Amino acid sequence: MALSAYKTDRRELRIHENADDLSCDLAEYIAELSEASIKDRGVFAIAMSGGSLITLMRKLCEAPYIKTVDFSKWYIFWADERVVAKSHSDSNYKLAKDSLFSKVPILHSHVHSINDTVTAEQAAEDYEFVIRQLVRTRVISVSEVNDCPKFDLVLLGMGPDGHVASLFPNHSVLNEKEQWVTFITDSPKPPPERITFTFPVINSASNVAVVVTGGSKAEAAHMAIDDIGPDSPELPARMVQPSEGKLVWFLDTAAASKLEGVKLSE
Ligand SMILES: O=C(O)[C@H](O)[C@@H](O)[C@H](O)[C@H](O)COP(=O)(O)O
Repeated sequence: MALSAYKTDRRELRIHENADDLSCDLAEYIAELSEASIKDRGVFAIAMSGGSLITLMRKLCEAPYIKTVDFSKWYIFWADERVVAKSHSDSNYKLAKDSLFSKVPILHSHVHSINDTVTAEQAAEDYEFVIRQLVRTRVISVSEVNDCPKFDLVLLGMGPDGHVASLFPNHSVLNEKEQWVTFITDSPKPPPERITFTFPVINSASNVAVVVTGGSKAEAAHMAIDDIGPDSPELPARMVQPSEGKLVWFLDTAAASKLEGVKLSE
């Protein structure tokens, strides 16, 4: 289905000619993981970012997925969220609710949005507390390597500067090892206050997908994916390296245009 697909044991690149093809493949990928996880654990714990990723997930609301996916077993989390009211147009929760959750039979009690009535610091603390409770009850499984939550799937977008979730280049939170969820108040991408999963949590997931479209992200995709040697900068997207799980990059041809060794003309 992908125009080009490159696969190693732990990492896969799926490159598509356009956003529509990418959307179809993304829906198929998520539906397959959902089925496998529900069969294995009875639930599907999925964490997502904001931005264009949410629009690219739109095919999940259509046939066949609207009928074949057991959305009642889904538990939804945010890999990062802007600290604004849930009704605000900047809210990742609002974006996902308006374009996805209001259209599929997800249970309201399974949707874990942040506390939007407190400071960013408190919201991060509260969110980590919620995740700890759900790890205890095994809604989210746990990594045997580091006791971190092991989400069935973490879905990320990437900015032109190579940020993922709300983990921006050169920020001290890139090296956070203890906390599962942290906060920033100086995001270079507005709005400034955000909470975000830390790398130990992202990299403990069973599956991580990074979904990237557009030529403005081609250079960052090259820096994140290609083997650029030991002097490579500490690019957040390059730090997405699941310790045991699988990583899939979904790219359109524009975003993949600077990747080495990728032939896009066939
Ligand atoms: O809330 C956010 O801003 C995000 O979660 C952020 O990490 C986003 O996913 C990327 O900036 C890509 O966004 P676009 O795909 O819209 O460019």
